[in-house]
Amino acid sequence: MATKILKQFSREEVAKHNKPDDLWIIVDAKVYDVTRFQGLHPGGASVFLEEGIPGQDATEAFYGLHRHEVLLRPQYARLQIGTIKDEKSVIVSRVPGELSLVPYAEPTWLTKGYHSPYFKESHRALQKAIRQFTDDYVYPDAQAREEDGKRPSLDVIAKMSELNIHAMRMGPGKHLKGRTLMGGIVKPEEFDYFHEMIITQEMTRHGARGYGDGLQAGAVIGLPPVLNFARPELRERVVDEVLSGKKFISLAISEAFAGSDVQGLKTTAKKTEDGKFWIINGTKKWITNGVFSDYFTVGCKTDDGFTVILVERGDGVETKPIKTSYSSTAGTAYITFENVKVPVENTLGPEGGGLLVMLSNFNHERWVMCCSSARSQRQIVEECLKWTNQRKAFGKPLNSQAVIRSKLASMIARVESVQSWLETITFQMCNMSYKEQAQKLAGPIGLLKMYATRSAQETAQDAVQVFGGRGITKTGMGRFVEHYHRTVPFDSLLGGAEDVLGDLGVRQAIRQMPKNARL
Ligand code: HEM
Repeated sequence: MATKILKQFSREEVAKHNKPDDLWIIVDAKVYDVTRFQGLHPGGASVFLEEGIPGQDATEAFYGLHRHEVLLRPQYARLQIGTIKDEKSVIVSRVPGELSLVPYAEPTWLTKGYHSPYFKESHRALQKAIRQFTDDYVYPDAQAREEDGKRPSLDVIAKMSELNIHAMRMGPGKHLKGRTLMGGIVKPEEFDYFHEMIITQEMTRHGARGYGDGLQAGAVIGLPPVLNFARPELRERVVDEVLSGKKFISLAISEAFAGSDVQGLKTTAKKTEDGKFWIINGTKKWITNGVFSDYFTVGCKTDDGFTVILVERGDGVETKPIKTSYSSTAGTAYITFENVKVPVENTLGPEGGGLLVMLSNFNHERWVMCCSSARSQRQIVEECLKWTNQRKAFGKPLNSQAVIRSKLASMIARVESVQSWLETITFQMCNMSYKEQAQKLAGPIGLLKMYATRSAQETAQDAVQVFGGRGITKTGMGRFVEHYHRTVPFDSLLGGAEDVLGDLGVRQAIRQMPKNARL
């Protein structure tokens, strides 16, 4: 296609095109002919005839009402006929892969001129690569799928497999051995929890919460029990299929009858007389990715207590979508198991020892959620900093109001404290065995998750106040804030409700109180 040649105009020339049948405007030193577009404009035709708009510089009016991305859409970009002579556009989109220059839009370790004791060269290289990957492939797919509600595209899943991103999202460990990570940027033996944190945080930047869960969240929580507790043949087959993106897995614990109360679950597994199979009956609710999963890591009541069993989709397994407040992209399911026959070799961990299998999974799951919560809050801080800078009210930018600055101060303080605490805990994880982590970090991670998701909800509420009506509107200026405010409760419930986790942290502290401590 031939590139359109853009002419250069003086501001005086543009000013002559100021009538409904010949209507030009200037936005950021670019000249747009909106004569034919005015009747199609979603904001109506009349706005183009308001004082100071026809033939004039409408930059301020435009950015008070539209996101910059509007001008990049092909149908609107082609309205541009020229530029203003001797002037340059100053408003630029962030180049895919690059860092934002908005203060607090990046964590301190990624902010120019600041330092961190935790991040080495391989962390920085991985961050660059995964940001580019997210901007190029994940973000466009996330926005499109969030819109149409379909599951994440299989070609994104396949690309993630090629780079071994699914494997890295399981954390450091033997499963990385022999794999080329992100094209060789990180060696499997040097991969640590900071690398994993980077992957989770960067991939959260697509700003689509349902899609985020759709993109293999089921594997992040459902595969570790297979990785750590399955018999070798089963482990090799299932781990390989899931990490190569060919098959999908879900963690199926919660039920309509019981959520956090694992002991109250009703799904049963009974042995056949010959002792070779389990027969599973029951239901599971809110199972992430369940709609399209091939495997289910299922918590069951057995004669000797609670047992975790890997169930393959087949006869007697049925999954139905549940409508939640985020998109169906996540594949959230209600599952029924009716006389499902499963070989006893599919038992994960000891029979009756399911609680241990689950508990060993929780810390990692919750820590992953802290990583994503910290990053998604930060995006809302960036949205608010930009909006309050470009939006004028009472003749001045919104950020000239002290009440607005006070909200921004609280948002910044919250996100910075969550990230700093997260980095401290991540450093502990890097220096502790898995067993030590279970002993020493369950409490701190529970408290951090409680704090992170409370902060997230306060920030969501503040952001809606700052954006006003736009904060409750699904399209336009406030679309990310609306989405965030609607979906933020997911973080506060999944992986353990806030109060339960806070209590866990305090109970652990009480257990560790020295006997001789007195005021
Ligand atoms: C090339 C120039 C323009 C284009 C391509 C354009 C395009 C759009 C689009 C796509 C929307 C729908 C909402 C969104 O996606 O953000 C919209 C809404 C709107 N536009 Fe424009 N617009 C232009 C210029 C202007 C100007 C100069 C004004 C004001 C003087 C204006 C006033 C509005 C208003 C009031 C709305 C409704 C906003 C809302 O619902 O919050 N537009 N415009």
